[in-house]
Amino acid sequence: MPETPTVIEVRALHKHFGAQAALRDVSLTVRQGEMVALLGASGSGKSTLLRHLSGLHHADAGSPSRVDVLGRNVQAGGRLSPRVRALRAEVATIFQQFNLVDRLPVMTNVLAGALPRQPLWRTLFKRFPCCEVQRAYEALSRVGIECCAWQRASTLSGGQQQRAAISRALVQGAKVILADEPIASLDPESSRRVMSLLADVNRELGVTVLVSLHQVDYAFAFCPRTVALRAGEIVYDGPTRELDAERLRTLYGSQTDELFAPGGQPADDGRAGATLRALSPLAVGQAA
Ligand SMILES: Nc1ncnc2c1ncn2[C@@H]1O[C@H](COP(=O)(O)OP(=O)(O)OP(=O)(O)O)[C@@H](O)[C@H]1O
Repeated sequence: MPETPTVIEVRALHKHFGAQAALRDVSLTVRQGEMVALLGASGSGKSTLLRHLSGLHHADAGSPSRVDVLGRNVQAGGRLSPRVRALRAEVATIFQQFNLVDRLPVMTNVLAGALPRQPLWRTLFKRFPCCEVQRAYEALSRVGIECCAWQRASTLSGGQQQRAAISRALVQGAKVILADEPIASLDPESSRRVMSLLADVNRELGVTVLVSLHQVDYAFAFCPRTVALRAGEIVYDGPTRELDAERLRTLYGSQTDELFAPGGQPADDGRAGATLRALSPLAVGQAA
């Protein structure tokens, strides 16, 4: 049987900010259709890694670093590929905040996902064909906020803004979603909803999702695989279900508490994320 294609390939990624090493020799392979959590305490390098994947950062000049996404080179040896803009049309990035242009309607923000497919005059005048508007409505319905389509983006709650960002990724037709702490500023219910939507998009549409998270509870509930970073190094890459509390303590020491949602301490069986696990689409598999 043929192997599932590789979607993200990172080799020997090194990044310094001044004297400080933010990523040290990071190598990672993500295959099509995976939903992977990038876990780590604050400052461990999650955002920096994601930004290298979309070409928003380049690695240390002269390093052996190489990043390929969807079979195309993003950067090598600290130099960005000239074709990185074209690649971004197929890769959606969802940030913790500032995903939307506040003063524009939600619909316009979501239609921004269709911009790469439009001729220049349409992008200048923000005139989109009916089929794109229809597509945007469907995407907004999928995430349950079609009623907000014509509101200004600034009037949405944090959770609704993240759902609009997911809609934009759907309109974009992204094959990969890179979500950088998409739930960091949300309440638990909104967090669960946003993670569920990402999981649905992954499962039903086959979109590969790499999502950075502070909290292992959500990784446990929604991501079969976790890549854990500490001080710029990958310290774990494997099934999330094998990340029990003891292992996390060994990996993170005094930073471990940061990795649990408030009140979300390890279960009696030592595994993390007890509360969310009960709500999780992965719960059945993990209980086995
Ligand atoms: N633009 C920058 N200039 C200087 N240092 C930076 C820059 N971006 C990141 N760093 C440093 O690189 C390290 C990794 O930061 P990064 O933001 O990737 O971590 P993180 O795991 O995403 O943290 P958080 O969860 O707090 O967002 C940190 O020590 C940070 O201070």
